Amino acid sequence: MVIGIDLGTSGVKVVLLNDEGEVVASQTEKLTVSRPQPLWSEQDADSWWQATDKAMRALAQQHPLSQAQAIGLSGQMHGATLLDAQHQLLRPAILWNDGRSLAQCQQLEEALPEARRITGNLMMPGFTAPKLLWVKQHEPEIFTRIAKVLLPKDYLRWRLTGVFASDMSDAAGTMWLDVAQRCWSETLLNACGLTLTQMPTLFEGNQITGYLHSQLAQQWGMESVPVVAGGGDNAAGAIGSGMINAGQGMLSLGTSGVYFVVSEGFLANPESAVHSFCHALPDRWHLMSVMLSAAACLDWAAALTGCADVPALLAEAERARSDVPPLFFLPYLSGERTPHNNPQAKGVFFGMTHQHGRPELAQAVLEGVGYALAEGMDAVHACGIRPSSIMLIGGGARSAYWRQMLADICGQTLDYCQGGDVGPALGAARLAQLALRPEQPPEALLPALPLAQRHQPDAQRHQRYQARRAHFARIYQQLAPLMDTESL
Ligand SMILES: Nc1ncnc2c1ncn2[C@@H]1O[C@H](COP(=O)(O)OP(=O)(O)O)[C@@H](O)[C@H]1O
Ligand SMILES: O=C(CO)[C@@H](O)[C@H](O)COP(=O)(O)O
Repeated sequence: MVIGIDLGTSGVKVVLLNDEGEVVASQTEKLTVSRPQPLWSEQDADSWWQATDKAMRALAQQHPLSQAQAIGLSGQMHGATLLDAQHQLLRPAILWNDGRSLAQCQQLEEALPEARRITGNLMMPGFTAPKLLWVKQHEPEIFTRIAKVLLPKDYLRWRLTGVFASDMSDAAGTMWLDVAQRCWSETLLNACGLTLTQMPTLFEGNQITGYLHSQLAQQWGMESVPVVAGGGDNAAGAIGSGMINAGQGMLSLGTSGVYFVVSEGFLANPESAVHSFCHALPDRWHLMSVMLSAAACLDWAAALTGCADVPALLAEAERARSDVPPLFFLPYLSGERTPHNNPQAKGVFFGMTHQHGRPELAQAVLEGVGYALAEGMDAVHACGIRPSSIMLIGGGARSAYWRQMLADICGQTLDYCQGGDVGPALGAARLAQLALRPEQPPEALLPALPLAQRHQPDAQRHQRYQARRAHFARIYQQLAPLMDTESL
C-alpha cells in the first residue's frame, strides 16, 4: 500500500492505494486563502501542516496504515515558503495566483535576457523568482533572514522527514531551474540575490528523498516509510491519470484551470505565456496553459448568488433560459496567465438585462471559464503539439453538465475517468509506488484510469459557442486597458 498527499489550494487530500492501485480510503481537509491586499494571495504554511496531520489521522481511522510502504507528495506549485536558520516560517506563503510582482518580472527579464532560454518560460508574477525579488525589495529584513526557500509540498516534506528536497516538475515553476538540463541555475538564483545553499536538493519525481519521522509514524500507526519526491500538482495529476507519453493531454479543473500536454523532449514557446516544465519522470517534459481562476469562479459565484454550494450553482445553470440575450463572464478574478499574462485582469459580467437572473449568471460563469480554457488550449496547440486524447481531472470535473459544455466549447472529445477528481493525490501515490519498484518501466505501473464517461463535442453547439467565444475575446480586448484600477 502507498499514500498520496496532495496540498491543493482548496484543501489537503490524502489517499491510500492498495497494491492493485485502487483507492481504498481518502480524506480531504479544507484550506482557505487570504487576500490582505489587492493582487495578494497567501496561505499560512502551518495551516498546510495542520490540515495534513488532521487528514492523515482521519485516513488512519478509515483504514489501518500499518501496511503503507511509502508516501508520495504533490502540491500547488510556485508558492514561496520562507524559512529562517532556525527553520521558522518568516511570513505567510505567497501563492501561485498572487499578482504583486509584475514589476519584478520586468526587472528580471531586463537584467537577464537569457532567462527565457534557460527556463523556457516567460517571467510571470505567479512564479517563485519574482516573488523573492519582491520580498527583497519590500521586506528586506525578512529577505536577509532567509535560510531556505521551499515550494508548498516541499514544506510538508520537511515537516514529514526533516529533509530539504524538491522534484524537477515543481522546481521548474520557480524560474530558477535550467529546465532542459534539469538542474538549478546559479545565474537565475543570483539575479534574485539567492544562492544554491538556500535551495532544496533536487530529485526526480520517483526517487526517495527521506524517511517519515518515527514520532509521526507512531502517531499515524505506520512504519517510518520512505517519502518520495512526487510532483507539482499538475505533473502529479498527469501521472495519476497515466499521462506520461508525448501527445497525451489533460485538462485539470481545480482552483486553477490547466491544459497539460506531454511533449516530445524539451519544447518551449515563452512568448505565448505557455508554460514549459519538466514532467515528474526522468527525461520527460510537458507544456501547459494555466488560467488562474477556473473552478475558483464557481465557488465565488455560488457565494455571490446565495447558492448553498457549487452543485447548487450547477443546478441553477442547468435551468438557464436560452431565449434571452447572451450574458458574458470574464473569469479573471485573480488576473490571468495564459494567454494574457496580465495580473491586473479583472472579472466582468457583460450584457446584463432585466431578463437575466441567477440561472443565467451561473451559466455565464461556466461558459466564461470554458472560453478562457479554450484560449489556453489554442496557445498550447500553436506550439505545434495537439494531443490525441484529453483526460479531465480535478474537482470541477465532477459535474457532467460542465464537462459536456467544455467539450462543446473547445470542440474536443474529453474523457472523464474514475478517480479523476483526486488526480494529483493519486499521482503522488503512484510516484511512491514507482519508487518502490525502480526496476519496472513506469508504463507498467501507470495504467490509464477506467473511463467513466466520454464527452463528444456537438457540432451545432460548438458553432454557437465559437461565435460567443469571439465576442468574449473582443470584450477582454476592449476592457483590458481599463483593468488596472490601482491608482483610482
Ligand atoms: N460537484 C462538483 N461539481 C463541480 N465542481 C465541483 C464540485 N465539487 C467541488 N467542485 C469544485 O472543485 C474545486 C476544487 O477542486 P480541486 O481539484 O480539489 O482543487 P485544488 O486542487 O485547487 O484544491 C472547487 O473550487 C469547486 O468549485
Ligand atoms: O499555478 C499553477 C500551475 O502553474 C496552478 O495550477 C497551481 O499549481 C495550483 O493548482 P490547483 O490548486 O488549482 O490544483
